[in-house]
Amino acid sequence: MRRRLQATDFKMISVSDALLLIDQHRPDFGAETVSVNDAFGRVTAKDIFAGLDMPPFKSSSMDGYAVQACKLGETLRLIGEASAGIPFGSDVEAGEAVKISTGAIAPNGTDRILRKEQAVLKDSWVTVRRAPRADAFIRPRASDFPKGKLLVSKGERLNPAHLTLCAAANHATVDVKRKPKVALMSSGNELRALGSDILHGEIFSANAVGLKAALEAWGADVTDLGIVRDDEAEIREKLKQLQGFDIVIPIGGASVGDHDLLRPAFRAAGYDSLFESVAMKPGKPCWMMRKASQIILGLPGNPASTFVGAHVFLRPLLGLPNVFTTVVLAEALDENGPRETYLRATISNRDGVMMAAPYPVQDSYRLLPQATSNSLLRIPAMGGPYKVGQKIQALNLHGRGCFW
Ligand SMILES: Nc1nc2c(c(=O)[nH]1)N[C@H]1C(S)=C(S)[C@@H](COP(=O)(O)OP(=O)(O)OC[C@H]3O[C@@H](n4cnc5c(N)ncnc54)[C@H](O)[C@@H]3O)O[C@H]1N2
Ligand code: MOO
Repeated sequence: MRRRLQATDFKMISVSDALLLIDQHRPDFGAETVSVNDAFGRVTAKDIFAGLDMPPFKSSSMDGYAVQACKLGETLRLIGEASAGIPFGSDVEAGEAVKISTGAIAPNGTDRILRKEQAVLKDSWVTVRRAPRADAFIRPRASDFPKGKLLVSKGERLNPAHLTLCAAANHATVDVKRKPKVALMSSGNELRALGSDILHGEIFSANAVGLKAALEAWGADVTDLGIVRDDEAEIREKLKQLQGFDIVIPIGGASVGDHDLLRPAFRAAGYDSLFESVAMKPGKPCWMMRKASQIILGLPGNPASTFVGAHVFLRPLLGLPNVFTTVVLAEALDENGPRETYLRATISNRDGVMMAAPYPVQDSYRLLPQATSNSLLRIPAMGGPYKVGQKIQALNLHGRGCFW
C-alpha cells in the first residue's frame, strides 16, 4: 500500500526562503510582439526608446499670435496662419504676426506667442495688449524627451500612461513577455461545480473562480482544469493534462489528511520538490515542485490560505513585486507565534495617518474577511506584542488589480 504523507514529511521553510526559491525558479516566459493597443498590463521584454523627439517640432502651447520681440501698444501686421497640422511656410520678420493655434509649429523667425486674450485683432492688424517675454508659450523641440531617450525599462508592467508614451514616440508595437500559461486544478471529494445540486457535506468549488480572476488581472493566460476527486487514478489522469502550462496551481489537498493525495501523485509523476510547507499563517501547506521548466505551486484549500498564498507567492512567481507600505496599528496585537502571519485588515486614512484595523476574526476557513479587507498586515514570526500606534508593514490589496 502507498505510504501516506505524515506531518513529519513536511520540511517547513520561512517565507523569505520560499520567496528566494521562487526567484530562482521563475520560468522564463519568452517574448512576443503585440500591438500597443493590446499591450495594457503586459510586461516589457526590452527597454523601449523614443523613436522621435517630443515635441517633434517647436510649437505653440496657446492660441494666439507667433511673433518676435514686440512692445505694449505696438501694432503688428498679420501675414498668415499656422494651425495644428498645417504649418505657415515662410519666415516671420519683426513687426509681423502669424495667427497660431495650440500645437501648431511656431514659424521660423518667431520666438514667443502673444496670447489671443492679450491682443486685439482689427482687419489685418494685431495690437499688443501685453508684451510677451522671449520663449513665452513656446514648447521647444525635444523638451519633453529627445529621440533615443529610454522611455520604459525592460520588466515594467505597461500602464495607460506608458502606452500613451509609446504611441506618441512612434511604437505601433511593443515587445512584451509572453503571458504565462497557468492551469488551475481544484481537489477534493467535497467540491462541486457551480450550478450543481449539492449534498450535505459538499460545498461549491469557489477558490478557483477568484484565483482565475486574480491571475487574469495579473497578466496570466488561465485555464481552469476543474475539480479532481481524492482518487489516485483520477489525479494521475489529470496530471496527463498538464503539458504546455508554465505554472500549475493545485488548490487544496495540500495538508496531511489521508485524502491529501496531490503531492505524492506529482512526485510519482517525476516532479521534484522545492518546498513542502512554509512557516506562515495562513498558508502553511503551500508547496512547490518542478519538472523541467514547469512549476507547480500548491495552495491550501482554505479560502484565506489560497488568498494569502496567491498574494505572497503567486504574484512574485509571475514576476510581479509585492510592495509593502508602513502603516500604524489601530488595535493592539498579541505576541505572534513561530509562523509569519498575514492579517486581513482595513487601512483607512485617519487625519493623514494610515491606520490598520485587522478583521476581528482571522480563521482561514472564512471568506468574508478578505472580501471586506484592503490589505494584508505582515506580522513577523515571534513579533510583538504590538501596541496601538505601532508601525507595521502592510501589503496593499486594492488599486493594483488584485483579487477578492
Ligand atoms: N492534522 C492537520 N490538519 C490540518 C493541518 C495540519 O497541519 N495538520 N493544516 C491545516 C491547514 S493550516 C490548512 S490551510 C488546511 C489545508 O488543507 P488542504 O490544502 O489539504 O485543503 P483541503 O483539506 O482540501 O481543504 C481545506 C478546506 O478548504 C476547503 N476547500 C478546498 N478546496 C476548496 C475550493 N476549491 N473552494 C472552496 N473551498 C475549498 C475544504 O472544503 C476544506 O474545508 O488543512 C488544515 N488541516
Ligand atoms: O495555514 Mo492554514 O493555511 O492556517 O489555514
